[in-house]
Amino acid sequence: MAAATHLCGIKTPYCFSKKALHSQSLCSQKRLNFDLLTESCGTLRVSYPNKGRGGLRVVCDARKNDVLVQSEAKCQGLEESINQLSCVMKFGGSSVASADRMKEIAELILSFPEENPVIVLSAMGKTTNKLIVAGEKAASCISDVSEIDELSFVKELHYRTVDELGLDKSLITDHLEKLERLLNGIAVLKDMTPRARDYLVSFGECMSTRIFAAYLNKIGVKARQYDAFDIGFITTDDFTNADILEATYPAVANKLHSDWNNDPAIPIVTGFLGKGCRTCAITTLGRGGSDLTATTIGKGLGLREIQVWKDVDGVLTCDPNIYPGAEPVPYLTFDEAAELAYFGAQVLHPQSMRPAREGDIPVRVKNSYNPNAPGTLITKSRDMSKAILTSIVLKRNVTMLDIVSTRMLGQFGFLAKVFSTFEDLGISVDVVATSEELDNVVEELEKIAKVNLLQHRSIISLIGNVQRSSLILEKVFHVLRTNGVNVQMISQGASKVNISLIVNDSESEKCVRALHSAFFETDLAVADLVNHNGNGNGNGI
Ligand SMILES: Nc1ncnc2c1ncn2[C@@H]1O[C@H](COP(=O)(O)OP(=O)(O)O)[C@@H](O)[C@H]1O
Ligand SMILES: N[C@@H](CC(=O)OP(=O)(O)O)C(=O)O
Repeated sequence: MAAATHLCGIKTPYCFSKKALHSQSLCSQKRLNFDLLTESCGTLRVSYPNKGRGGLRVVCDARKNDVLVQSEAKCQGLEESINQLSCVMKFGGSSVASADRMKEIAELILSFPEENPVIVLSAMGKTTNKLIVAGEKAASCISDVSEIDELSFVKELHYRTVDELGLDKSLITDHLEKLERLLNGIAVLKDMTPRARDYLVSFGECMSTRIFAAYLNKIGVKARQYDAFDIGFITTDDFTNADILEATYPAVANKLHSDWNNDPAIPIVTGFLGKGCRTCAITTLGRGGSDLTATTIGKGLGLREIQVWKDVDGVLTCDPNIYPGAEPVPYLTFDEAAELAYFGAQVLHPQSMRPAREGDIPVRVKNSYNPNAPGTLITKSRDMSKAILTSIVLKRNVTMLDIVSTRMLGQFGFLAKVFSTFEDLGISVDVVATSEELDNVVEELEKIAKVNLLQHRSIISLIGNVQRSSLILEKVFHVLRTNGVNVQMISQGASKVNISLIVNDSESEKCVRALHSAFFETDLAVADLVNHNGNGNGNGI
């Protein structure tokens, strides 16, 4: 294969012959001086002199005498691609829940020697929840915060982890002391403001990243810890649910690139955290926000891939807590994943797909407990020809407002007034509002309409190929009728990937299980595919 002419704009996987790789003409043409080090087990390692760790991994195909280059540079040319930061790997709370888990994660990272990853970590499992409860207890009527069980849990977990990893306690002592002082402050004020809550939970990510970076350094892998709020993660000042501002992308890219170029060390970045643009205080990106940190870094640095490592084999056909037999979904589009996350699938942060979609960077959802499982690959587009239903998502405890105009049917501007009421009160129509907010909405809307407030409802979202909506709905209604469930509202989004149904909370889990069985498990599901696609391959469901 004529490789040399294609070197600029190289795309993976890229093939060129072993002979060509050896040939001086290829190397000199691109001013590269490959130093072929070892050739074993079909993997030929190539180092790129003068640029430190890493290099280009090439895999030889002995049969074809070809070499598959597994590094990617979109347009910069091969030289620049070789040693730049290559991907993001985000590990969630369950992946870093203990010293043993941190050791496994370190091994996992090292099992990709061809990658120069940016690592994003969440707080150690359970830490965020414990910190929130500790704050709530401090704000109630505790006189001595050192008696709060959740504080003791957090201290014990982190000291034990440091100890088991053979690290120095001093690594986290300052943070744990500050944490206790903060809880004392909350106890004095008898109030935990959203701002104090964000500062409180930030201790989780600040400590997990320090511990992990220190462990990597201890085992001889150069790593550098970063607090996201110090490297350019600029957000709105919406504490507990802040939005990332555009200025974040260049700021984070500059900081991480320049540190890497000056002195390469694996960056270990706190997930979930940012800095408010006006207050300069620590903010958080909403629960599960480390996914968003990872995709923001992926876009900002223009990386090859974003990996989010979880405790499940990828995005599943439904929540495994509702139905343990849920299966991994091999491929999703950004639109499908965004819709799934927005409508409540805990596996991805609702906003996390936006940067990945904007930067067109593939996201891979993998299982850190089972790294060999293929996981889910999320990209801009996929073959939808066989797709019917991809995943079923449940959002519980939703309030439905039934609004009927008191004036003549079709009265001009009625809907505009309804939505401006929500806008004025700052309520997102798809998000569950607190009852206090709802009282205000109802009071306002009753000036122009008859309002019926229906609580304890669930949204079941069917993510899939809405081009096949008749087929999907035919089956849905058959299943629900068989189970004696009445659908109270149905909506088909313009997004073409989602059909939503509203049912009572009390019936919702039963519905999800029945729908899952009908679409993903039974012979009927396969028979439908055979009828509609002319083959029985279940992959497309
Ligand atoms: N459709 C789904 N696919 C996969 N996991 C799901 C789904 N719906 C809910 N979950 C839950 O999401 C969890 C993973 O998300 P999360 O706990 O936020 O991961 P992490 O903390 O590792 O980032 C799973 O353990 C699973 O219980
Ligand atoms: N620790 C934060 C942020 C986060 O993303 O966590 P996880 O990746 O474990 O869902 C939370 O619990 O919300």
